[in-house]
Amino acid sequence: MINQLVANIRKTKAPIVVGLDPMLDYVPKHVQDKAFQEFGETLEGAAEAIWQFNKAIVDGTYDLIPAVKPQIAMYEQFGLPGLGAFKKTVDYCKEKGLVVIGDVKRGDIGSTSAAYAIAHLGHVQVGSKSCLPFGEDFATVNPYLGSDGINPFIKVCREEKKGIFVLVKTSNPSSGEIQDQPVDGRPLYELVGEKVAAWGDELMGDEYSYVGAVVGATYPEMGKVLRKIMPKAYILVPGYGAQGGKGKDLAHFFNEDGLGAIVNSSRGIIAAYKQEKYGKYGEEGFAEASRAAVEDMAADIIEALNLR
Ligand SMILES: O=c1ccn([C@@H]2O[C@H](COP(=O)(O)O)[C@@H](O)[C@H]2O)c(=O)[nH]1
Repeated sequence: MINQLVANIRKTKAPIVVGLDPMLDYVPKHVQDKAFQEFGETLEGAAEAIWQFNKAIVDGTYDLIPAVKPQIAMYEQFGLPGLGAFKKTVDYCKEKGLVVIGDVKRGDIGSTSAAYAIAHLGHVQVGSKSCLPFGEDFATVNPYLGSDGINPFIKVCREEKKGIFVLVKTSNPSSGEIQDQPVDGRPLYELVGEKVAAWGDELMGDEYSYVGAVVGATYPEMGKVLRKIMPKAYILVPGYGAQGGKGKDLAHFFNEDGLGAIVNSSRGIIAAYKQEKYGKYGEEGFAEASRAAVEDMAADIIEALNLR
């Protein structure tokens, strides 16, 4: 899948990920009304609304982008129907040729991590049948439990040719409370970056490793250091747009080959129609507004790469 991700990025010339984080508040009223007429103001109604919203955004953007990143929390809040919408979204995006990064942030003791890895990247054996649970291409993984939590994911990645993005330096304001703490005189995120590089050496694709890293756009200097520590790791970069990250901050997350990083924006794309800049599209044109926001984001990042 890392090879597919690189191929999709080369084809679209857009190292970006659309984050499918559908809060009900972002779903235009006409989409909500239709879903509620059919299913009532229920979890099923909410799940239908977010699925229809996602489908329209994917239809409006899939030819411009290499990948999507559905954030599972946004679906889990609607219980089992919400998880159904997550699965429908994953399947639909894959039908459209997109690489799907499940932002699930899993990781536990070994036996439990093994089940998480199967749930999101693998197949589960049911009697004589091998069944596909959620079927994403990549999953985000929390490294706090160390190799016990990561190795089961690496095993499934090897079997299924899937990948992971390990949280190294997250984009949120308080990430430094733990991730920046010095260990032997160096910040913890650097040590985690070294672990990612070592885990990744065991599982290489053609150019990049199946083991990538999450590093926030909001910490560009740290991104520069981490790029050097993990030269073969793809970096998934959240924090662009709504959290303040800009294209000009991101050039050092990329390698000299123009590859090596993929930048996520969720609210900035899926709720673009609410921004003044894209106001002309109105609620009815929400998917066109998302398309315009994708085009602007891709241009912003390509410009930053060309300027360095
Ligand atoms: O360090 C991290 C890791 C993950 N995220 C996730 O990315 C998106 C960001 O959404 P925006 O609307 O573009 O801010 C969201 O799903 C987060 O859970 C992150 O922001 N930072």
